[in-house]
Amino acid sequence: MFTLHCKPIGYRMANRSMSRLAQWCSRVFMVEINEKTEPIYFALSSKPGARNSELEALFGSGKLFSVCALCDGRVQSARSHVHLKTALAEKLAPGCDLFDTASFLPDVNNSLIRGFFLRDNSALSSAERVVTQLQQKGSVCVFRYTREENGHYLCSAVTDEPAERERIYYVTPAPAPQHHPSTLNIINSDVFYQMAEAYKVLQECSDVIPESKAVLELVEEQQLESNSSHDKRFPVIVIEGLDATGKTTLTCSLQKALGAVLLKSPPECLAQFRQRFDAEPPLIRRAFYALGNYITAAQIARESSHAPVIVDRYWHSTAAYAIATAVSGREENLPAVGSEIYEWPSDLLRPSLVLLLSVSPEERLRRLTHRGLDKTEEESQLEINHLFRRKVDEAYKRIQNPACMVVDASPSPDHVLEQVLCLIRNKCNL
Ligand SMILES: Nc1ncnc2c1ncn2[C@@H]1O[C@H](COP(=O)(O)OP(=O)(O)OP(=O)(O)O)[C@@H](O)[C@H]1O
Ligand SMILES: Nc1ccn([C@H]2C[C@H](O)[C@@H](COP(=O)(O)O)O2)c(=O)n1
Repeated sequence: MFTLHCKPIGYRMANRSMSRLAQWCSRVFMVEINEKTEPIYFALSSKPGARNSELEALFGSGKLFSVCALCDGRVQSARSHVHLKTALAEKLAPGCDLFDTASFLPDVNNSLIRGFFLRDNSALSSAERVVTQLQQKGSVCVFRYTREENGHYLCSAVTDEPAERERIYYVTPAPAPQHHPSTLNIINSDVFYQMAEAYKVLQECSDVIPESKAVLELVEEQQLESNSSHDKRFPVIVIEGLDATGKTTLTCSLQKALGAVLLKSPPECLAQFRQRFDAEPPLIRRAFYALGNYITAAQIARESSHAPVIVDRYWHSTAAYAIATAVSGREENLPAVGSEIYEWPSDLLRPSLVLLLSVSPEERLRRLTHRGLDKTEEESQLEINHLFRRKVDEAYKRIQNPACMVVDASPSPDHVLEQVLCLIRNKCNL
């Protein structure tokens, strides 16, 4: 388990002067060159450290900067990070490399601050102008890295304060932490374990995203209407899986075969808001989907009092996609099996059975192509990003209480239906 330390360090730092480089010295920096290679870790120190070939390869000979958006609230920080990325991608000249970076306290939950690392080999050396312009416009923190003649790298803050500008630290190699840094902020930023936590996020955004209010009203309405004394008279069966694994086909057949009620998450009443929230950073997007599950839960509680209920996607999808997106790099970086991150939310209605439809990547691609529908950005990413698909699949399988049962969904629709009906009869006495 992680050390539980939930102080929002990023926001506390933001409240002080942006450029106090000394505040960053207890932190480790991670630069991710690409998804397939190991990140490079370094720290800042008042004394020079050993030289290291990885750092030399990263820093090279170009002009180097690290940049991050620091704002007071988490909603503002999340949105500013996205705006900063867009601005950098638009303004930097060809010849500039832009890498994702983050700083963190090793193995301390909620300590991750995301940012960017710039390596400027462009003919016009435009990066410095671009980052100082962005800094002047808003809450952007910028560090510059330079190389001494003896090969050591130095870090200083880009700031108007002369005393602060002269403060210089050595860049020293740092070991990889036990837990991948991208797992540190998952709880209550990517995955929510109580309705109140997701609710708070949408409340915090209601000024900038007016649709949040309508979503919160729907959540409240459904909670009031729901029958809280759910006595589980009829089973609740959730069908999960990556897109195009056959969930729609199977859930419709199950509905007919069992005389069941068919529900889905996100529920129909949120369909009009989905595109809006899909365009927002993970904190907001994931809170929206989390609330969708609570609306569906209220519907399940009502409907299962008179018929079996089939649900097309539920919390397994919300958590698995959120975790796979938050955790950068390879599958090995996912939180370990048994981590609290895979635990079902304490206040969310638990289904009787969760079935995960599984097909080979080739068959999925064949079905996607055959269907020829528009795909969301995340779906297209699944197709092209093998690493992402493997992380979603693995996260699905690590979720506990209830865990999912994997069903081979590659045979014909009739065969899959037969197989699933058999499972339901065995497990749910239907
Ligand atoms: N068992 C099967 N064998 C072959 N093709 C199938 C099977 N089940 C579904 N299909 C086809 O695969 C495509 C995707 O199926 P479906 O829409 O049911 O998947 P889905 O999991 O609901 O996708 P999404 O999550 O993107 O909505 C459709 O064209 C469907 O006809
Ligand atoms: N309960 C749910 C349902 C869906 N999502 C997210 C995860 C993906 O981004 C996308 C997949 O849904 P589809 O396009 O197949 O309708 O929606 C979620 O987080 N929680």
